[in-house]
Amino acid sequence: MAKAIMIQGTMSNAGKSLVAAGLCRIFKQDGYKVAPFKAQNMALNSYITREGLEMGRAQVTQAEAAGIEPSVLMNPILLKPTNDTSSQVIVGGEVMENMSAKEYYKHKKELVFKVKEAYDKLAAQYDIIVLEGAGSPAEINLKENDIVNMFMAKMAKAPVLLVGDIDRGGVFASLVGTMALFEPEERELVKGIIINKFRGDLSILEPGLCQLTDMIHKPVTGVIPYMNLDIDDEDSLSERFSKKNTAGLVDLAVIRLPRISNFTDFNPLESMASVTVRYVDHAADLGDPDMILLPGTKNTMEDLLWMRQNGLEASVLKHAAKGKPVFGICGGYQMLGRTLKDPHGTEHGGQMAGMGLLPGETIFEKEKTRTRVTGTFDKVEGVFSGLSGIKFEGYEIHMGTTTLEGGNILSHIAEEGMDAKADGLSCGNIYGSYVHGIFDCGDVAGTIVSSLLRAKGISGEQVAGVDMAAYKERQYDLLAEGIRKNMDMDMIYRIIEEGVDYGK
Ligand SMILES: NC(=O)CC[C@H](N)C(=O)O
Repeated sequence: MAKAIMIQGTMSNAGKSLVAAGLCRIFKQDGYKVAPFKAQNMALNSYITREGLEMGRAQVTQAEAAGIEPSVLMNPILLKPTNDTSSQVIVGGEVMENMSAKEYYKHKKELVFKVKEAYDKLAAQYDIIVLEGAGSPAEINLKENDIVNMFMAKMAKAPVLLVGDIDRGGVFASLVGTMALFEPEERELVKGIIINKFRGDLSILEPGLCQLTDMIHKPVTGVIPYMNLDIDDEDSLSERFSKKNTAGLVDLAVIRLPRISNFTDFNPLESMASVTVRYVDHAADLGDPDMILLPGTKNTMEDLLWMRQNGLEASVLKHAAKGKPVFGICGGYQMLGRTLKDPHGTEHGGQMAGMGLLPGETIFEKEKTRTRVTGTFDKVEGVFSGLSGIKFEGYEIHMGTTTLEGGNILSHIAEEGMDAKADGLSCGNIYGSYVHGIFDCGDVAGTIVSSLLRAKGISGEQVAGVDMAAYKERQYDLLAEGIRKNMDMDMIYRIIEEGVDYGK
């Protein structure tokens, strides 16, 4: 049975996921078999495993850092908010149903069983499990239904490191306050404190750390500096959406839909030196990009309504009318079609017109499509004709199925061992595909950017895409290096070795 360590944070976005990913990397470098675990994620950024099961992206990143294949055991429950009151509940990688929070809590008993089963299976295979909590572990109104924070620490008998975010301010108050709200037995489980996202002079911080230790009687295991790394983070509070990029040669605008999903699709473009990717949620900020990208969304119809109301749909149509390219992925592709129908109320219910830029009709079904695919572009129209014949890989996650009503098929895709089927459309300079990760293969992003540069008359040369796998490996090493330098790793190993007394 594996030893365990758990990362909890005083609030969302304190940097738990990255600290956990960094520790996974360090343990791997030190020769341990390590795996990440988070009982429950609330996120719209998901991933399809080799077995065709769906899980949150944060544990995929951590698994990559740990050098292992992601498994749904690492994230047994995924909640994908469909609107403000309900979420699609995914258990063991498969859709259970859409539920409100109250309905969800009614299933707690069986969910606890699933969580325990997944954790035990995982722990049987590894030396160390790095667990991650969610949000704040001191939400006293929710504690009764907790299955992801202290509940999990107790189940796994995991010593807890509590992370505070100094960048957002109030770090001492949030640490002391969180400790005060714990039950005595929970307080016992906390074995160390991490101050995260520090910038400035450590000598000025140190007196505060001494006082903190006196107050809560827990050691500070590290002060981690603010690190400018390019690693997938959890979606809801992602800093990438507000990042002000310097202007690159190619300007890409991603419409920042309220229910945006799988925005990791755009990482390969974002990592190219000549490219600027901007996330836009106001028509006034759109400017005149070289291409508009419509991302995936958990609620295609509601997000299209949002664009219709705030003028972004009109801006996309104007951009398209000028002959400039628009590329939609999954929900973004569905929006570009003529009609959206939701007879079973899977998303918004009813029927509405799409943008009408591609000849397709989407119907939201009861069953989810969830597969990993390989594909080849057909004869592609317009500015991206250079994509024709290029191979790609990716995955599909959607409830909708789209019937093509003419136009040019974008590609053929196939699940392992299955026959190829048509996917997506290209019509003039409008493109749409169901495949997430379609830009990941070096040739695809490189060809898109070269085509855009050529269309602007800048260069006729082929720009190379970034090798995403090597790029990510380097980022994980830099993360591990930053953490190693600033955390007392001897103390961390001691904490892991000693474990906790709980339930003995
Ligand atoms: N990932 C997505 O963009 C999903 C699109 C849409 N909400 C569907 O389920 O069909």
